[in-house]
Amino acid sequence: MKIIVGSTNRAKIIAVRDAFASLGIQAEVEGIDTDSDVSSQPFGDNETMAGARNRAVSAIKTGNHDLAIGLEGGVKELDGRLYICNWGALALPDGKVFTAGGAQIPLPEEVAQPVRSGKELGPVMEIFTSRADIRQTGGAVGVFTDGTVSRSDMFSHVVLLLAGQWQFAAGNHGRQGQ
Ligand SMILES: O=P(O)(O)OP(=O)(O)OP(=O)(O)OC[C@H]1O[C@@H](n2cnc3c(O)ncnc32)[C@H](O)[C@@H]1O
Ligand SMILES: [Mg+2]
Repeated sequence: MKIIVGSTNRAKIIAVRDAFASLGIQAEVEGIDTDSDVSSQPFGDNETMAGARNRAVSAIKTGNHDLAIGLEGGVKELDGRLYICNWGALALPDGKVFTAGGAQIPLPEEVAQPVRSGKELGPVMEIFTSRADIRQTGGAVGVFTDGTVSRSDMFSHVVLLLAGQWQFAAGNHGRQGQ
């Protein structure tokens, strides 16, 4: 099957490839830059989920794919801390959209402060780690879990939650209860 991802970020594309491969689904996965139609640093679950949905809906409109995946990283305030939050959406050519949330972990204050005052997490993480392009590799989640869960591992779990819902809706309940 043909899958389009609403991003050219490597971590997101690898996440989609890994998730479908682990389900035993043969997929040709391609990425395209789409507009998330939300801020480049989404704040809160609502805006982050909207970004994921907009990416998926926009990507499926390019035609010629069986499904589209949108993945979005954001931040949210919770219990006095700034958490990363992550959302995904799977869009079908018939207009159906499935959504799923991903991992959330708190950011250290040193990173949270500049993000609260308007900086994007990606560049702040590059300064914090002195490493370039962290958002395409392990990501903030990789750094603050000591490499235990990378950004693509984390998004891969979101994609499994999406693919599972899509299979359930299609009546393919072979894995139910496992
Ligand atoms: O090309 P796209 O798909 O936009 O990839 P992106 O890395 O910008 O991903 P998002 O737009 O979904 O992420 C929103 C913002 O949060 C940043 N971000 C989110 N999660 C991150 C992570 O784990 N590590 C570093 N930056 C992250 C990212 O750089 C953006 O500024
Ligand atoms: Mg972005």
